Amino acid sequence: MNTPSQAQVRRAIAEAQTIVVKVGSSSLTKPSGHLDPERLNALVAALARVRLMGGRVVLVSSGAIAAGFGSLGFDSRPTDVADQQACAAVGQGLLMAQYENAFSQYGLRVGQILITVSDTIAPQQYRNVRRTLDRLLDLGAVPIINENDSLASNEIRFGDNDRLSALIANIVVADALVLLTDVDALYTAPPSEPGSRRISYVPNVEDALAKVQVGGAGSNVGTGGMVTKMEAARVAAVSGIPAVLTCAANAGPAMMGDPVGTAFAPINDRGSSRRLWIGFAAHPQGTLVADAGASNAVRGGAASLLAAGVLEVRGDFAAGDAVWIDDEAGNHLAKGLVGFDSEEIPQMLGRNTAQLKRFLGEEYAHPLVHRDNLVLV
Ligand SMILES: Nc1ncnc2c1ncn2[C@@H]1O[C@H](COP(=O)(O)OP(=O)(O)O)[C@@H](O)[C@H]1O
Ligand SMILES: N[C@@H](CCC(=O)OP(=O)(O)O)C(=O)O
Repeated sequence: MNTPSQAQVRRAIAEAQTIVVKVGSSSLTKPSGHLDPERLNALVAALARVRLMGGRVVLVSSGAIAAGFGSLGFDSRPTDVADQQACAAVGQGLLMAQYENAFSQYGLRVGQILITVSDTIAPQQYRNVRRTLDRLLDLGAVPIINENDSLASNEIRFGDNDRLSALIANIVVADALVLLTDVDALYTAPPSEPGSRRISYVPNVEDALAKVQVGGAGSNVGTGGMVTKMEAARVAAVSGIPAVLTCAANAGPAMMGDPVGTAFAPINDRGSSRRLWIGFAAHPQGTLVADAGASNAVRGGAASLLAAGVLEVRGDFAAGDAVWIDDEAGNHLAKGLVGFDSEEIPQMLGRNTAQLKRFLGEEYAHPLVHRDNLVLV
């Protein structure tokens, strides 16, 4: 794909039909652990404008913990997981009440969706998330998404909404991703460092990752800092989605395609959202070891993985789970969604389709991983 100019990327963002906007805690809350209604209302005004012009807007909003800790008597964002979960339970309600009120000024409805990591991994849940989001958008509502912090444990959580927003952009097949934070743009180094310069356009985020010095959160309430925002911009770019990063006060101009913040060009054409999801979100539960012929066929990009070309199955997984496809040397070739449970597979190995049908029955005469469910790594 040819690298687009900055003007082309900005225009694509301005013309986006479906847009995912992620806003960070520090843009919505005060350091005391309470909401900042003025700034939240200003953001909603910018989002409502896009929605009322016919755009489909999905908001990924942080801020539950940062909006809740003040009213529970904490002086600063707690570090204990149970305290964070309690603050999130309180803050999420306060956040949604404020969004509900602010969007209703424009005659718009909002719908809350709280997501855990497993919702983006298990195929059934992934389909549910997708269907609910699509229907909310079809009905003209603004979905507001956050991680379900009250139920997420430290071991299994996204932890930051930046990467979650890039996955959501894939799920809803967004045309643009807008990352709103407390700094006006990406800089060559953390803005507190003398000599750091603003970057207005990143044609290839993978190249930029090597050149830009990114640091952690800038506020006491933000998490992840620029590292996770760059990762979100990278996922968007390789998914074919243009992105812009700027401060929340610039939300309106950024969505209008004005030259604010940092624009990130897509570096691939759009893939199917299902494939992108397999590539980014699905955590492999096991491994299928392909022989030399099957490895070559998989590497070629257009072939399904047949039982005839598989030497070994490892791990304990169910049909529909993600698995690695490795070559004999142990290199990962691809990730795919497997069509059979792990205990069904050993009897299938080395058998061609006709033999599978004859010895095991019609229902086994299928690829272990269909090419539509497979992404090269
Ligand atoms: N290269 C960089 N360019 C811009 N900001 C950076 C950079 N490296 C680190 N940062 C820091 O990242 C912070 C934004 O991340 P974070 O605090 O997690 O915000 P949010 O709450 O919006 O997610 C900025 O305040 C800034 O201090
Ligand atoms: N889910 C958490 C926020 C996680 C997060 O990514 O925060 P931030 O870095 O402010 O975007 C919350 O609502 O408090």
